[in-house]
Amino acid sequence: MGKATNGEACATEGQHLASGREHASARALEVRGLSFSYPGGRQLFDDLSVRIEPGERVAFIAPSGFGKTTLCRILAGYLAPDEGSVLVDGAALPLRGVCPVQLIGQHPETMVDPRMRMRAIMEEAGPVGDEIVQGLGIHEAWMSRHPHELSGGELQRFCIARALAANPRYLICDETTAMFDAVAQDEIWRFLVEFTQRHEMGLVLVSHSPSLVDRVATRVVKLTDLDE
Ligand SMILES: Nc1ncnc2c1ncn2[C@@H]1O[C@H](COP(=O)(O)OP(=O)(O)OP(=O)(O)O)[C@@H](O)[C@H]1O
Repeated sequence: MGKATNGEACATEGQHLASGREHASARALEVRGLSFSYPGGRQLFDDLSVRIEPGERVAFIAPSGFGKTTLCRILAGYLAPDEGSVLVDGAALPLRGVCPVQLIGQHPETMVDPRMRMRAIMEEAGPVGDEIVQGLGIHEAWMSRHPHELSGGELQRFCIARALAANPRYLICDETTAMFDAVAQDEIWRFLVEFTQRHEMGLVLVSHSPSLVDRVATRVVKLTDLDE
């Protein structure tokens, strides 16, 4: 996913993270009238609309294969809808500059350039404060390594740090902590909930763990109820 183009908006991972840290304060992340199917595939969404307010933590619930990951990728501008739009504070996702919607997926190895060292990867969007580094338990000794010299969980901590450093208005967490043990998962979510609350960031959560959803989400959206 890291280097893949992603449709009409926020066209590459680089553009997701490049330059500007400033966006107008967003009042909602919305998808309106979304229809989408992969080429040759069945229709995943037909006129789906959903809205996430700043500061909300919304869990998307649906059966496996329904399209949760696809919806996350559309919200973050990696895939363009066939019909409908994604709006942040009433405006389309920007074509250039930093994307106000940052996606942290389940497979961090697909989100990084394997030739880069971890500090450079983490700082793709700009400097990363000690609060984020410490809050995510990132060790100084990992900074000079390449991605293949870290565990999946260690690499994921860098991907989370990089997304937060982009100063997004909305964070999309698609099975972001599935590779962590219970203690590490708890540590990461404790930090993410506190950080997003303090920065009034909206958060979308996709997880197959009901206890995680219970703990983190302020609202649960059953996608099956929206897409009828
Ligand atoms: N790049 C792709 N090209 C074609 N079909 C795809 C592609 N990615 C996903 N699909 C299909 O789209 C459907 C939705 O996939 P998606 O990964 O969004 O579902 P999901 O709800 O996140 O599933 P899970 O809970 O199992 O992770 C699936 O049937 C899948 O096979």
